[in-house]
Amino acid sequence: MDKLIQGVQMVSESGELIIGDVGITRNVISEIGTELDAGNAKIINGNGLFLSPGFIDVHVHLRQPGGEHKETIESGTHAAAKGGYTTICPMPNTRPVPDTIENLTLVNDLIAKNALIRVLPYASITIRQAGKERANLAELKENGAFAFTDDGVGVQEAGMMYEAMQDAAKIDMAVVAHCEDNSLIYGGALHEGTKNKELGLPGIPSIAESVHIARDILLAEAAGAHYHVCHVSTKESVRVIRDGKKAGVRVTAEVSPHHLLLSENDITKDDADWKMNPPLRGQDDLDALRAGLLDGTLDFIATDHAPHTAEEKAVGMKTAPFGITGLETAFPLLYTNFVKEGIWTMKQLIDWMTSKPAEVFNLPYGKLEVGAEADLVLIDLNKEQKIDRSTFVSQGKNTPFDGWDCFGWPVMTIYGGKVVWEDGK
Ligand SMILES: NC(=O)N[C@@H](CC(=O)O)C(=O)O
Ligand SMILES: [Zn+2]
Ligand SMILES: [Zn+2]
Repeated sequence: MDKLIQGVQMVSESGELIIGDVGITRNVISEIGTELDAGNAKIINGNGLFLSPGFIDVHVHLRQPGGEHKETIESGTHAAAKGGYTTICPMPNTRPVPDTIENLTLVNDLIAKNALIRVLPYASITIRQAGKERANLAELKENGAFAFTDDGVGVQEAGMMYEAMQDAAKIDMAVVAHCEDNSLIYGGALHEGTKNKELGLPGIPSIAESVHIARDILLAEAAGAHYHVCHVSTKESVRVIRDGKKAGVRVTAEVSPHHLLLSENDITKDDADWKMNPPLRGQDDLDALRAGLLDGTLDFIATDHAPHTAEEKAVGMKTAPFGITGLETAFPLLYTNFVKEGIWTMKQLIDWMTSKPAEVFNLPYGKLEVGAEADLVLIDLNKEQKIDRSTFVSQGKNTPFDGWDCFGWPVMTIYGGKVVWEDGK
């Protein structure tokens, strides 16, 4: 044994909170028990701390290559490690887009050189994410693509989506969709509801998202593909996904912390740190997302970490780019506002950030068990601190949560048996 985490709180398989020790040998969890013999192992004092499998986020934007002024693989994985994540999947809306072997290899090489944790990159569905020409999905799979998506834009043509799903089904890979019909956006900057009218800004109707999801569920059924929906934001989307699951379609879905915590009513002024795609919707949408997560319609939580520079965000809601950061705030926000409030159990939150995304994408991570990869995060549930964007290690400081008082801050992240981030170091 190389490391022994002693006297730490964990969630058992049945959901109870238990106290125990966890031994790590090289990159693997080698023992779990009580009063384990340390031998020569380095002791990590887990007293008063909570231990979780390292978090998994299948939806992040690391911006490199091409967007290094917003984020890099190094700064983004640093932010992820600080947030307790050990596996993240970056979206392909970079320049170049990973749409060929050559372009995906470029991304893989950058990851090998710069990543602090496991980074499993998406490849695109279409060349340059332009929606016109299908990428060679089989070739991209062979070269390490995690799954396929054109996140950032919707695939506009049903025929293109259908053929991509047929290709993906043949190689048992998921098609992951940003659902947005461009003919229904109307130049919108926030939800078509009450706030956009108050602020005199164009709105994005809910149907821009839900229509695509309904279409794609029928396409996935016909193609026999695994179809995964990104950042679900409307009650109609939840309904059609629920119906799709009931009908036996292989549809899965994610929801973001901000869509679970905020609605358009929380926006008080024209401030682009509150601008993201999809936008914050109505209170009834927020309620439907929470219910959908609880009943399994929505499978897990993903942040959609989308860093932009302060200059880009300073120009107001109408023209600033969409997106907010998420990796450094997700757990404290969700723990404080759902678990501490008695709305979710700790097991539910941990599962939605670890084992559930792993199950959906067949990843062998996200479980605290003997033989598993030693990807772990130690969390101080009693540590109370305000979210302060100036302390973010992400280059992106764009968050609507600045100043929120939170408990449950990660203090140490272990990836493959190695400490990759420690509070204060
Ligand atoms: N979510 C966002 O608001 N922005 C994302 C794109 C995306 O996820 O669609 C980005 O790349 O900035
Ligand atoms: Zn998207
Ligand atoms: Zn995204």
